[in-house]
Amino acid sequence: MIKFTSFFKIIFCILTIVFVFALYQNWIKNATQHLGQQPSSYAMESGGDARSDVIQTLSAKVKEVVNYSASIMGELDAAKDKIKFLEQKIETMNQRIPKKFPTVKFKNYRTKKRILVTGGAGFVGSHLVDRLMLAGHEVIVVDNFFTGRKRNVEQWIGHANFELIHQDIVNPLFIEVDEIYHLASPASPPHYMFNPVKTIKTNTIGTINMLGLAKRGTARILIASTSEIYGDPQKHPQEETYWGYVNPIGPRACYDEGKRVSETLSYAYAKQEQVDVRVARIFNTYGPRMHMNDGRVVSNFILQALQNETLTIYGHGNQTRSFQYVSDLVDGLIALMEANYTQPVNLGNPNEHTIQEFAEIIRHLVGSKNDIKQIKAVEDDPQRRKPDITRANKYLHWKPKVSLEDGLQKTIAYFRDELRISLKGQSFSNSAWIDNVNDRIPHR
Ligand SMILES: O=c1ccn([C@@H]2O[C@H](COP(=O)(O)OP(=O)(O)O[C@H]3OC[C@@H](O)[C@H](O)[C@H]3O)[C@@H](O)[C@H]2O)c(=O)[nH]1
Repeated sequence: MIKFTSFFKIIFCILTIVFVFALYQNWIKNATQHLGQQPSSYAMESGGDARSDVIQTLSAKVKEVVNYSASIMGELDAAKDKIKFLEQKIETMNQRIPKKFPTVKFKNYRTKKRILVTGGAGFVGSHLVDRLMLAGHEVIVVDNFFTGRKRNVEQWIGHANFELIHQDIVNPLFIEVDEIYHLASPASPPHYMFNPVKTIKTNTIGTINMLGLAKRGTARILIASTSEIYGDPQKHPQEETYWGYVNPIGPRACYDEGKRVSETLSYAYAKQEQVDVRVARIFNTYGPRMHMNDGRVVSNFILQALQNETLTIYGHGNQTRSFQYVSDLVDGLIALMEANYTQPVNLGNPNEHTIQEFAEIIRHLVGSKNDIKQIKAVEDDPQRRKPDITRANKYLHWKPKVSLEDGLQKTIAYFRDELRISLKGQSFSNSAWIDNVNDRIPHR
């Protein structure tokens, strides 16, 4: 089938030929008339064959017209390419911008809250934002996009209940809200070690700014603390009354101590300024929307297994972790914010595995037969970690619901898609990135 543009080209060529022919006819006619009227003078002036002059001029004109048509054709081709490119762009944008927002619950002015989520475009933050938006609240996200991504919250951009502010919380923010979920901080070891001073500033100055905001607006504030405040724990499992065992000058200190100060600040503001605080000690969490370059064990192992690469264990692999799925954590954060309980609460899944076992589980679920190899251990790597969740159970009636297998299946499916997307565009080498991280984090 002839395409419209090819058809157009043919018509254009025919018209050009007809036009040239008509021009030629007209020229000959005029020239003959001219010759007929003044044959002798014309012949004398030209000093040669007048007809051949006319033909020469005519062929020059024809050349001009042909060149002109060729340049028009070139421009047409370029325009066609540009239209194709723009059509593809519109198609991609149409796929990414939802035609319709997810349905949110209706809340009246008494029950609807204005909620600020710092770090709301990050992995955990964006899942929390989804839940709060679906519940019908007004949500304001503040993120500096160091590890967060607009893509994580794009489903809400343009919604009347949603606002996205690009700001670093190290700089003060002046808004009025009812609740603050303060999640802003890099959480993956390679990310928080990347710029330790910045990590400390975020967790100290950033937390002071948020506590100040809570104080001025009498908002309730939930601080995202971490299992890392227990350091390399001497007590197992870790209950909230355990004070921890942290190296204050080690490579992890910027995060561990930063979060410890964050907790200290929260209770100082609670005591001195009557700020209504909640403190969640978050244990290892995984799930969709983790960054491809996250660098934590779940994303590293899954990406290695999916790309037929060797799974790399830092150290002997006997160190343990207990992994919770992100939706369980979000349930816990909301339950804690709503509860009438102000002491720190562990939020984690007590299902404990060695890292060696964990590598084998992931390899099995991905269905790969890659090797698992041990490389140098990282400095100050906590050797055992498992939350005691008695407190969360008692005061929040919370316990994790998602099994490791179900959670990992969902996460593997997510990373499979991410790989497909990234391989379509720009190539992504996780192994190269992991090598880079291995060089950056201090090994023993
Ligand atoms: O590729 C890898 C990555 C990590 N690991 C090991 O796997 C274990 C878990 O490491 P991760 O980097 O996932 O996370 P960590 O437990 O060290 O820190 C995490 O703790 C709890 C949270 O608050 C934070 O998200 C994060 O700091 C460590 O022993 C680490 O050495 C590997 O063996 N291979």
